[in-house]
Amino acid sequence: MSTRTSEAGPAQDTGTVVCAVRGLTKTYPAARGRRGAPSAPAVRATDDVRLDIRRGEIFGLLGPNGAGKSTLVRQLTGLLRPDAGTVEILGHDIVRHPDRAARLLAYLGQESTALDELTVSLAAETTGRLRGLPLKDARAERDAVIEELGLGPIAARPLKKISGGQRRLACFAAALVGERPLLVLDEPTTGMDPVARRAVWAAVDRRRAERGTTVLLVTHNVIEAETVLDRVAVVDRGRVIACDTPAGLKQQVASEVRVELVWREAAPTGLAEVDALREHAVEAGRRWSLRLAPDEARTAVATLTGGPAFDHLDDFSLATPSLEDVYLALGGSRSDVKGLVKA
Ligand SMILES: Nc1ncnc2c1ncn2[C@@H]1O[C@H](COP(=O)(O)OP(=O)(O)OP(=O)(O)O)[C@@H](O)[C@H]1O
Repeated sequence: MSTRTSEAGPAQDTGTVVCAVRGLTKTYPAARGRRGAPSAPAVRATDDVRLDIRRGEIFGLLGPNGAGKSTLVRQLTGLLRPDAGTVEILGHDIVRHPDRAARLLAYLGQESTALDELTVSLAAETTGRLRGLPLKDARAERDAVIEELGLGPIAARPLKKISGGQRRLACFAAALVGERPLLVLDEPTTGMDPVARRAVWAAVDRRRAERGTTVLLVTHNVIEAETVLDRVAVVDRGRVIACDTPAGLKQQVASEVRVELVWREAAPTGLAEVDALREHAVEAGRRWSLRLAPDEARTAVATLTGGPAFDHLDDFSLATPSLEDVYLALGGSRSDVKGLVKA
């Protein structure tokens, strides 16, 4: 699944907002330390968060440990009451009526011990029954999802007796039974091998394409985020510090290209084109690293490879910024990113 196909996904309807969040704020109170243990200060885990997630979109929350992603998701899913702000999912006020969330969304949290005693097959069937499916339908959906995710060989085994990655996939399977229009997935592919990951993203994409399912995904994995997400909100210290498509974020934050030059021996200083680059270069032995605007990088490489400097070059590379570069840049200079919030 590529970002491009995701962005142009047929089921994505830019007009319909499935989940609207306004001013969402939550402070965990300070805890007094007992018996000489240090006390913990109050933590503002979400701070005036505003988001609009649209129908058929795969929307990501990206941010470092402790940024407030899980707290935000737990408020969206009706599991945690915010101090202030509103959450509206498909027209329902989830802060006032948290009980309605279960009918509107499927939530796969980080911990899923509740199903541990059940077999893979029974976990899927039970979830369907809890969501109100008649037995026959719950079983039919169970069988379909087990087949779809390749869980057949372990379907009869209890969750507590399969591997971590298999358990994650089984819980994901259960979350899909008794379809909901919004899927909220907190780090769904943690611990999974590439085959299982691919099965998860294929299942997500299929539901989005066929049914317009909307997906809210919490992730640390910037590389995965880059390939599967339509839009991403970068969360840091409880605030959304940037929100855009992965491509848009990359464009806005890291408009430079990294040029790496490795000389055969010493750099051929004295050549005008080499001397001109030297002032931008970070030198480490035979290696020069430069951050240049795309046009400058293209010109530099063309000049170096088309002239006498070429004979002195051992290797060179041009790298476009990744979402990881953006993520690091955002985390490193919070004051630079205020203008990035688009949603
Ligand atoms: N029950 C709690 N009581 C007090 N503080 C909490 C509680 N849960 C989380 N926090 C604090 O709130 C902040 C946000 O935590 P949260 O779990 O939402 O972050 P996260 O982005 O999901 O992190 P991770 O990526 O590690 O899962 C952190 O500083 C955390 O220590």
